[in-house]
Amino acid sequence: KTAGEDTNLQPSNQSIIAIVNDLFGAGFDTVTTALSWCLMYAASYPDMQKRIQDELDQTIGQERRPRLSDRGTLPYTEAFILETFRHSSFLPFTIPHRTTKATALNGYYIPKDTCVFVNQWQVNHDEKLWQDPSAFKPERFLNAAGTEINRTESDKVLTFGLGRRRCIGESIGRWEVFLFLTTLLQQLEFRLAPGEAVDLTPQYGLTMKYKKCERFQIKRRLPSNGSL
Ligand code: HEM
Repeated sequence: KTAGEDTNLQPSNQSIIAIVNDLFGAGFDTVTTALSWCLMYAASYPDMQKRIQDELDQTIGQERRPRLSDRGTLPYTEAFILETFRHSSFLPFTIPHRTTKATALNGYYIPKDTCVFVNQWQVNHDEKLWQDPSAFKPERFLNAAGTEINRTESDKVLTFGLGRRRCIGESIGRWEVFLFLTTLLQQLEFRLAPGEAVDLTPQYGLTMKYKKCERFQIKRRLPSNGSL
């Protein structure tokens, strides 16, 4: 609230319902689509899935579940998630916005009331920014020793929009993807089912899904301890 406005003003029930609807609407399909791409890449590149599982076994072990505080200790897993965001670019465009006044950006004049949005897919596949952008290579985000994320590279990935209206759920979204993916891959191995016709072509939409994969073959990695 700016000075002078009533800071104790209670939002109406209708506003609260609309806000909660927005949060669920914006936070559900995004996170589930991100996870389904993560699992698809993990099943399509078994060597990468194995490397994540080795990292999980060595860092967390098999006795306890992954926690949010483990996130900074799993560089390959983090690099894999970043490469999933970049390569799939499953949210190809940001939400459309409208200029409230005439403005200039990078030498371009943009009149008032123009619809503007960011083409995230283009930025994530720009040959001037990325080496071999069509290849799925989590290592591009790691230092030479493979022990740390290269922040200059990771900051180039565009997934949550830009500027004042960028995603407000970015932190929780990243945490959710990390926690679900590590929990699943610690316990389970995902494979493409033999003879399964898979087509990773993204289907255009607000969030893009891959075109075809009916099922994965899933195997338990660890002996059951009854808590899964
Ligand atoms: C991997 C998960 C997610 C991705 C990739 C994602 C991506 C985005 C993108 C690209 C935008 C549009 C930004 C723009 O127009 O510049 C956005 C907006 C938004 N997101 Fe997310 N999001 C994710 C998760 C979430 C979660 C978990 C929540 C809520 C808990 C959330 C709430 C919102 C809201 C409320 C907006 C509208 C913000 C505004 O207009 O000011 N998002 N998100």
